Amino acid sequence: MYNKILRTMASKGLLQTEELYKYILESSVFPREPEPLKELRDVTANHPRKLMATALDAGQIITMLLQLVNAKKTIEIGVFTGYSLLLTALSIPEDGKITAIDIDRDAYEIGLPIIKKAGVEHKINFVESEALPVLDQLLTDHENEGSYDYAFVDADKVNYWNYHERLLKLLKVGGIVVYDNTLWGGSVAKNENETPEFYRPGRHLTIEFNKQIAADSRVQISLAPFGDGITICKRIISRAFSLSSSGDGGLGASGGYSILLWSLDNRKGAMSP
Ligand SMILES: C[S@@+](CC[C@H](N)C(=O)[O-])C[C@H]1O[C@@H](n2cnc3c(N)ncnc32)[C@H](O)[C@@H]1O
Ligand SMILES: O=c1cc(-c2ccc(O)c(O)c2)oc2c(O)c(O)ccc12
Repeated sequence: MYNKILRTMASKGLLQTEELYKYILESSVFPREPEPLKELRDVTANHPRKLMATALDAGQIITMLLQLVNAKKTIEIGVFTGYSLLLTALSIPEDGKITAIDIDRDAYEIGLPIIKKAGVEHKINFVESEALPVLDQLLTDHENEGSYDYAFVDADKVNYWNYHERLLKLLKVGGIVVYDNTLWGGSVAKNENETPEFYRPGRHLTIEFNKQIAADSRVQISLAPFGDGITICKRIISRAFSLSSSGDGGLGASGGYSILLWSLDNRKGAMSP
């Protein structure tokens, strides 16, 4: 079942027609895909979960975002064999750095020879660990607060909001974090009983995360149907902490407090242009 779902996603993405997704890939993605990324896909081809790799059309827009924000100090959560990691390493400057976190070193070592051959290994600090403690460790050094240009999150969906709270402290105002799989195979727009059993936990987690992100006034957002859905978030205000458990857009008990703080943010000109 799992591989059937992944094969479906790989064959038609979210566009629900294989022909259209094939057109996008063949007309504008494959012709521009850097050779090292093609090679990394080839060495990943025999992995049983090869279809977990970041989708090529998502990779293409992510590459553009990295270059638009001139990303230099970055984080990746969820490396697998390194497709998104390699495209990040190819997109940042020679002295750019990526803290790349994954619990699975074996998968990373499948892509590592290609990363080395591409001459970008020096930009990568691979950390074999659960991601949360690594983010908490980074936050113990106040130099890291507000210093990251970009983060990419493509791992355990149950922790996306936990990652978000920490990444908003690590990202600079104007910095960007991209979350992968935020349309979860299109299941977020379907009833639970229309969703295959395997997909249901991810569907629920993703719907909740999307609600929280949409309510979070600390970020400007765009939920875009590239690959399996990516949510692009730009940190726009200096206040890094959330005002309520459901993000700070809600007008619950802290509603008045939210408005007060928001107006203070505004008055101080903390809103980025
Ligand atoms: C969808 S794959 C990442 C795909 C990758 N971005 C690429 O382009 O190939 C998800 C990865 O998240 C890792 N992962 C899952 N839970 C994690 C956690 N709590 N901390 C760190 N990594 C985790 C898995 O080991 C897996 O390699
Ligand atoms: O079915 C998938 C499952 C996962 C996934 C989620 C949490 C984890 O802890 C993990 O290790 C993998 O991620 C995917 C993905 O990122 C894709 O682009 C396409 C499909 C999937």
